[in-house]
Amino acid sequence: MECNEGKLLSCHYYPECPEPDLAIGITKHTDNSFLTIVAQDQTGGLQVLHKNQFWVDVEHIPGALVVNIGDFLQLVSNDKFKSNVHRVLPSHKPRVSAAFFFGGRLAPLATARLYGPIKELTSEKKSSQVQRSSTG
Ligand SMILES: O=C(O)CCC(=O)C(=O)O
Ligand SMILES: [Fe+2]
Repeated sequence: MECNEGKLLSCHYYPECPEPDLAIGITKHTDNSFLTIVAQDQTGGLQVLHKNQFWVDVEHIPGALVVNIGDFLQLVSNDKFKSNVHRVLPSHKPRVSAAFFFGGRLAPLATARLYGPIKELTSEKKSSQVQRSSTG
């Protein structure tokens, strides 16, 4: 389903910030990928929103990579896997990270494909809910 055809490596450099309390590194967002793999240095600052209530630090573990579920996986899994909201806080120390996005094929709008939940991952209960809501 072309979920690894659009690949993008995004390398981030966050300069040291004299007043981290007054700034933001990357504002809260979800990734529009299928999966994102992130390598971060030991500075810290990456946070994930837990239960839509509070931010949890994603600590640096030497040799470990962070894997984020993206919007595309949420869509095709019919919400079984949730795209996580995350952000990056600035720090007094500079920070480096590399995010590798796996997404669908990049195509001009006219030739772009429409995607929806994979039938095999759609439970009967859930599809009947969808049916009910679509018929009002
Ligand atoms: O710098 C990070 O750790 C995360 C970057 C990020 O969330 C993104 O590029 O979408
Ligand atoms: Fe992100």
